[in-house]
Amino acid sequence: MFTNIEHIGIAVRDLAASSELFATLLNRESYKSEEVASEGVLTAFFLVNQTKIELLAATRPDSAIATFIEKRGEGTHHIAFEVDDIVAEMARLKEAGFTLLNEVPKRGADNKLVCFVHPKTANGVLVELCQEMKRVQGSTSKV
Ligand SMILES: CC[C@H](C(=O)O)C(=O)SCCNC(=O)CCNC(=O)[C@H](O)C(C)(C)COP(=O)(O)OP(=O)(O)OC[C@H]1O[C@@H](n2cnc3c(N)ncnc32)[C@H](O)[C@@H]1OP(=O)(O)O
Ligand SMILES: [Co+2]
Repeated sequence: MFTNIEHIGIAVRDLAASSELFATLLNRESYKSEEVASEGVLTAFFLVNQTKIELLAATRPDSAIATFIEKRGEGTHHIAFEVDDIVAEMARLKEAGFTLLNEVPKRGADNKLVCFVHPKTANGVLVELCQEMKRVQGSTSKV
């Protein structure tokens, strides 16, 4: 089930400058910055009540964020929804005809397992599914 808008992803060229801008805009500091090497991104997160803003800068020229900014400039990149069972939701969406961009959940930022839905099958919106990874005895285990 989709339970919450987990975050809104915003593609930026300069993470430090954009973090300063969003800290002023939101009147709060970013609560964490995290690199996701597999995606070639460096992120900064802000919390606004239960929803987060995820600023994303490219760490590699071949990352999805670099390609996005090259083609479309900076701006809103994706909407991430929190789900309670990412495997079940992926199967449901696939069955419903959505194109998934990864066949199995992959490790995202902020201790999540994630999956992306192709924007061409979601009304032009890049959708991300996120499920919190459970911690077992201090280590992170898959769901
Ligand atoms: C996981 C870490 C972190 C987290 O929250 O945990 C992240 O969120 S990482 C975020 C960055 N990673 C990703 O976005 C992975 C999924 N994205 C992709 O696989 C690609 O970006 C893809 C397939 C969406 C687009 O690939 P590419 O840009 O190479 O293809 P095209 O330029 O040909 O685009 C195809 C078609 O889609 C439209 N498009 C592309 N990006 C977006 C977007 N962000 N929102 C909406 N639409 C998008 C693009 O305009 C093309 O449409 P067309 O009508 O043909 O022009
Ligand atoms: Co995201």
